[in-house]
Amino acid sequence: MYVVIEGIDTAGKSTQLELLKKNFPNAVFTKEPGGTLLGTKLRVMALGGEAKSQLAEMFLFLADRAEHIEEIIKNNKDKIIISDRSMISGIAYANQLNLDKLIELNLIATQNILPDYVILLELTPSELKFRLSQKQNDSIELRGIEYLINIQNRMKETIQKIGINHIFIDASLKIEEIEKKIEDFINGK
Ligand SMILES: Nc1ncnc2c1ncn2[C@@H]1O[C@H](COP(=O)(O)OP(=O)(O)OP(=O)(O)O)[C@@H](O)[C@H]1O
Ligand SMILES: Cc1cn([C@H]2C[C@H](O)[C@@H](COP(=O)(O)O)O2)c(=O)[nH]c1=O
Repeated sequence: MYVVIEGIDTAGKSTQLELLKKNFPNAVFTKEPGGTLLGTKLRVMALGGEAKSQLAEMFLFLADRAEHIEEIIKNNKDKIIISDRSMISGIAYANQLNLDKLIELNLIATQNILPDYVILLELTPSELKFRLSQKQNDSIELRGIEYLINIQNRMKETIQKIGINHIFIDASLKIEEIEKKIEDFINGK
């Protein structure tokens, strides 16, 4: 079972993943970008803001995704895999191409493998503004509130368009409330 936690920067993914590690001790935890050896190098390049071309940046993430599917997802298909981000981020953040083309490119990278379940943590603009103000921002976060809220809308649109089993959770709820909703969803309650 391949489960992904999605959400724009600061939505609370890492916070929930730490709790999931306690609640699902036998699961395989992974992430994009950077879940493989090659991916750690691609992550530094992609997030360092080195690429002048947005297309080049997108292909760095796609290369990371292709390696991640081959090395982590296919090799653990009999286990519960819980991933921090997935092709949903890949499609939503690469907003310079149309959705159909991006889905096609991402399905090439994933060898047509889709997540079984997607959990999207959804932020309001004001909560996003507050959370970004509390940390040092990387090159993508520096693009600002409007950019990231637009990405969040594209994430929702992508999940619905592909038709993956999903839950959208208000990221401003208490940490324990979100934890309970995620656990119930994964356990099919
Ligand atoms: N439910 C919550 N209510 C209030 N604050 C929260 C909640 N969940 C997480 N936070 C806080 O928001 C900040 C971002 O959380 P976290 O690092 O888990 O997000 P993230 O989605 O992993 O971010 P990124 O994608 O940027 O790595 C942290 O300071 C965290 O303590
Ligand atoms: C998978 C993926 C990610 N991104 C962006 C989203 C974030 O700004 C960073 C990843 O940082 P995190 O701390 O690991 O969440 O990269 C992207 O632009 N495209 C992608 O495909």
